[in-house]
Amino acid sequence: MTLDEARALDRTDPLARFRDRFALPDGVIYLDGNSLGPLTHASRAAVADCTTRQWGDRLIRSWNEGWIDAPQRIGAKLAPLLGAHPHEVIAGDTTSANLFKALVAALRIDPKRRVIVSELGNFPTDLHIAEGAVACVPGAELRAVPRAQLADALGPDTAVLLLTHVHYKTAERFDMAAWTRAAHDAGALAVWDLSHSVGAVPLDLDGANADLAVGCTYKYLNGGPGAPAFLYVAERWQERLESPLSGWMGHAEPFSFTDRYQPGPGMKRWLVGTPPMLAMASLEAALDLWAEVEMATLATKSAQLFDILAAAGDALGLDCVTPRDPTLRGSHISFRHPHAYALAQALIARGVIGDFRDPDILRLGLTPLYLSHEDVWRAGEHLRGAIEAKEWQEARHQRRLAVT
Ligand SMILES: Cc1ncc(COP(=O)(O)O)c(C=O)c1O
Ligand SMILES: Nc1c(O)cccc1C(=O)C[C@H](N)C(=O)O
Repeated sequence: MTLDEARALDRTDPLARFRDRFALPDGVIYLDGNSLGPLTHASRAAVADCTTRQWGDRLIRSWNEGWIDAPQRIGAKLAPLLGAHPHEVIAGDTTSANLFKALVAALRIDPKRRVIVSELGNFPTDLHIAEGAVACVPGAELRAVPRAQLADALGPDTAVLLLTHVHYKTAERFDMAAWTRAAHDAGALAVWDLSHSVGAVPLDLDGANADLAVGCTYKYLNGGPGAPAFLYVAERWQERLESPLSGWMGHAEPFSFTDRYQPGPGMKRWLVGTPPMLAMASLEAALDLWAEVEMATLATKSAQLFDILAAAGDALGLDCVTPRDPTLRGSHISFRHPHAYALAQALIARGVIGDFRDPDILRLGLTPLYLSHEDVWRAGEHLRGAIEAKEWQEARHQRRLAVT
């Protein structure tokens, strides 16, 4: 693709108008929205309002003026992006904590089923949390296997199939409906981690008949650093499962201050403690923009952006580890390179912010709401420049500690 062709695509881009909603710094091409989404003007204003007016002026009265319902209200705003009903989603805690709740609850359904099946090489927290969950349930175990062995790992002892829908390194995407069916055929529940999927690809949890799901909101949804995560529990499970973290906010009547725990109705029982309102305010404001976004349009542009960088990588002979078929991937592209860390640093020095994932992955996020085709074309040119000049050899780009 030429620069003129990229600019021609930008002239007819139905998503181009969203770029102005973001407070991106000049001189940066941001290809890391799959790790930390950028600040929106709406979030900045919402946090200022939450701080100055709601906290500063209204003080504790704010709990009755919209704060206490924020987890449910934000959950309802997330629901269309997940293909869920508004009452099936709640915002709060972290993805890790929500996953713990989901896994322990699912492990406790049937004492004959005590195994969590998951994928080796899954995002570390998923496996770490699964280890922690099985340690809390007598007789439970984690069976983590390579992707090719997942189907064989399911059996009469399986309580849960835990999968990350879009892989954080390669962007490979599981067929949610097919794998949920495979879990159900084995008599197990399907629990999905949608951290690299929500806001990146169209989702249909209800259509896939999924059981539970969790995910981050600080990536493609731009909720802010450490923004509250979400938890989805299909309606049919809501009254049958119990959260192992029985905190007072999940109580049926938190303000009755009773000694005995009694789980709240529906998604309320999955709450634990006090919602972090500054973070909730940032997330809620960032989500409002999504009501205007057509996911099919987003997917089309994501594929166009992918093709630009894939072509740049092909011309350089790079090893692209992300599937070429758009239905089989999320919205980032990853290249394997022996000097991936230094190459990522060289690109950052050129103003192209992507990231590195151990041991040899250069990962570039493709976020259609604020990246133009020209941005991505220019990123491809920087990639070429950095590789042709062997900038990865420069001492200043060599690996030190504290990598994100
Ligand atoms: C697949 C996946 N799950 C979970 C997380 C993180 O969860 P938490 O918000 O608990 O840090 C990430 C990224 O950090 C992720 O990529
Ligand atoms: N959550 C992160 C953090 O607190 C610091 C640095 C990076 C992250 C990430 O989100 C990493 C991300 N999940 C990944 O896919 O690699």
